[in-house]
Amino acid sequence: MSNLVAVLPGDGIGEEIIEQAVRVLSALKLDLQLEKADVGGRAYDVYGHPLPEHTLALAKKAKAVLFGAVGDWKYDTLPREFRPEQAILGLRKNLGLFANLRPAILYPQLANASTLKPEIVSGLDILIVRELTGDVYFGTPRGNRRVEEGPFKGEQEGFDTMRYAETEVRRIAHIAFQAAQKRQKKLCSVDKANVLETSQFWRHIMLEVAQEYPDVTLTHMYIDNAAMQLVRAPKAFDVIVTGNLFGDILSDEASMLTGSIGMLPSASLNASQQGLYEPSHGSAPDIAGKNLANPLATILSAAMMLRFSFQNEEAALRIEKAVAQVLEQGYRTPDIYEEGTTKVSTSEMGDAVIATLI
Ligand SMILES: NC(=O)c1ccc[n+]([C@@H]2O[C@H](COP(=O)([O-])OP(=O)(O)OC[C@H]3O[C@@H](n4cnc5c(N)ncnc54)[C@H](O)[C@@H]3O)[C@@H](O)[C@H]2O)c1
Ligand SMILES: CC(C)[C@H](C(=O)O)[C@@H](O)C(=O)O
Ligand SMILES: [Mg+2]
Repeated sequence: MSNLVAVLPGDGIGEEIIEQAVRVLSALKLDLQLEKADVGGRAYDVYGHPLPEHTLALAKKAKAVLFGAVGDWKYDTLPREFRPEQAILGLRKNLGLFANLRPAILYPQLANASTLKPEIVSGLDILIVRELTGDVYFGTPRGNRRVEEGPFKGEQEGFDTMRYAETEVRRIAHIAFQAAQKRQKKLCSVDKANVLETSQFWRHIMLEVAQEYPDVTLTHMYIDNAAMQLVRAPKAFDVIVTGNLFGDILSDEASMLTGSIGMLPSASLNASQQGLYEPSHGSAPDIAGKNLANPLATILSAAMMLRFSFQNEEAALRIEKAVAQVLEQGYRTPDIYEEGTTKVSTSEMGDAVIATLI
């Protein structure tokens, strides 16, 4: 259905932050049909599975999915296939959401909220393009087995497989080059080609695709160096393209450049404009249910949804401007609070964004 949005709050702070994003969308009075369903630990409790059939069916028929977060420590001992995190992985895989865009933008008002010196981060605007349906996350074989030879013969071992097929690298490369074309035309591909076969192959394909984008400058960096450069001189980056695992780690690192992980939105797109939109952070069980979480990453994810899945640039910009304005007005959830600003709760931050919108 062309205006259907599947709303999946999930666990922990999921419900609180999604509520604010839904209120913001409602305030815009758009022609959207929002339908809610259970996912994650909460769905496991009720239906015995973190991604029940009806939730997956809803997500598949929707134009977009607005996702909160999944996971809680109480599910840590479940078999892997029943862990709440399998819900988000299952949605990504089933919907073919291979392109994860995680923009890390420092709002000028938050220059002091970052743990880095203001001069290092002020004006920061980078985009991490993370491949989302391949790599060691989904590679097979994986599991547990008896070691057959070598010094650990006879012991049990756990193992995963890191792998990328050509199509997987090629299509994320195109997304990243095209994103760079619309920005500063600088693309840094992050890998571990000094050690890993998978990365050597990744680099080879990146170089091939680069020939189709002569206007974009492609560089390569090893993941360990990239992790260091990202805190040393983050503004040297424009677009970063990387695999699933490295992208997961780098995007959490990048979030701290923006002041808080509560500020980093994300869009996960497939080849047919369908998208899942979620904050880059998790379910934050340590602050769940306390009205403390920063809802801005989720509200900004809703803006990305309007831009990418509904081609409504105007509404997306309205939300983004409202967020900038509430920060200008001095409203801060505890994670970005500093002296001289006004500390607000999750719902009060939602109120402030809505008040600014209308
Ligand atoms: N996409 C997802 O659903 C997703 C993403 C990451 C982690 N997780 C899951 O979430 C659970 C908790 O993981 P974690 O603690 O490693 O990571 P996390 O991102 O949930 O939390 C890390 C830290 O950041 C804080 N934080 C996160 N979001 C915040 C927000 N909006 N406002 C203020 N502070 C915020 C938390 O309080 C915590 O101190 C785990 O079960 C993990 O698997 C889910
Ligand atoms: C919850 C987990 C499976 C997920 C990931 O590793 O991709 C999360 O960390 C993220 O960044 O969205
Ligand atoms: Mg992560």
